[in-house]
Amino acid sequence: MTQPDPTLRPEPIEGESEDRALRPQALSEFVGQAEARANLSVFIESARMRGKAMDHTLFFGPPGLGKTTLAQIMARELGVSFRMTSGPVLARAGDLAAILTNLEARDVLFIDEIHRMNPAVEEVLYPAMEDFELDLVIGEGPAARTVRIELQPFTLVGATTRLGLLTTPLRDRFGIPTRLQFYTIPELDLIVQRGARMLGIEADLDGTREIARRARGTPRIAGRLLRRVVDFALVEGNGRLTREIADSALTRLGVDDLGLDGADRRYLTLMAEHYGGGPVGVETLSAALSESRDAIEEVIEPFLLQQGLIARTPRGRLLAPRAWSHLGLAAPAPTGQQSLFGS
Ligand SMILES: Nc1ncnc2c1ncn2[C@@H]1O[C@H](COP(=O)(O)OP(=O)(O)OP(=O)(O)O)[C@@H](O)[C@H]1O
Ligand SMILES: [Mg+2]
Repeated sequence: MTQPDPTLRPEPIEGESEDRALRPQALSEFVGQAEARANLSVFIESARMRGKAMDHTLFFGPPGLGKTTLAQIMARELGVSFRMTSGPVLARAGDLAAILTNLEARDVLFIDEIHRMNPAVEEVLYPAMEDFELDLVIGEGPAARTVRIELQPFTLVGATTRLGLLTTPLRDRFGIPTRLQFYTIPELDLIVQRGARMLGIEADLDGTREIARRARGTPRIAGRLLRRVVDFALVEGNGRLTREIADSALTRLGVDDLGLDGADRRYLTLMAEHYGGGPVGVETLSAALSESRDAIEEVIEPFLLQQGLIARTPRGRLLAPRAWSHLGLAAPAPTGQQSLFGS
């Protein structure tokens, strides 16, 4: 298996502070993910009634859908402290042990990018999650001995963009695995409208709808596009967020009618023009696009799959008819492979 690129940071730094300001603070303010939200509210309420730590929860799904936001909301609604770290940051078992021994009863410990935890650190986590115990090895060589430390009961919240990279023992220790889905356009519209209100900008309904339609199913992208459209509305318009301003700003930002950005289109165009629509292996695409395999699998492909623009097969990726027409190209004559799409 190839090592993940350590510089790959799905969380963009640009606009982080405004991002935080737009972040919903309570489950009731959180738009979308209806099923996850309904379940979580029951589990939170039950944990509160019993006065116990809530069960360990794993959020998985593409970047920017609200994993970190939901983890913070959980801690707030449980009325406990929120401690945050991430898989790559926990280099040694002692780093995790130090955090675990400092937790208070029922606290939420959030581990982002939990699929990128070092195996030695992960082993410390197993007994901690299961029995709230820590087995620490003190000393080295023949003098080494194990000491057992009791921990306060806590809730581990893990987040990952790649469920498949989690080891089975780790995955099995989460009582509440929760998949986050891409948002619908009406849900994103509510998020954009709320964002516009918080930025103090007057917005037309078809203006916010245009941003929602082109936000790639992702609240983080909706927030980022909103801020850019507001820039254009203030500088080049009369300060009002209209559909015309949104459309021209998004087009200038390289966001097309389906919400695809330059990287998405490069991917689709490469498949069409160089590989006749596939099947193409992900390693080949990675080399040809100079994108890491992780970026392709975590960031680019999930939305293209969800939109029915590509399909994944054991032999590689295939371009769907919808992608050919989106690119304005004629699909090649149907073959056995293409019949996968039904026509
Ligand atoms: N349901 C929502 N309603 C409103 N805003 C949201 C919602 N979900 C996410 N956001 C916004 O999108 C931004 C990204 O969310 P968040 O950081 O929680 O995503 P993530 O799933 O943790 O992403 P990553 O995988 O990159 O860590 C947040 O700053 C927040 O403002
Ligand atoms: Mg996050």
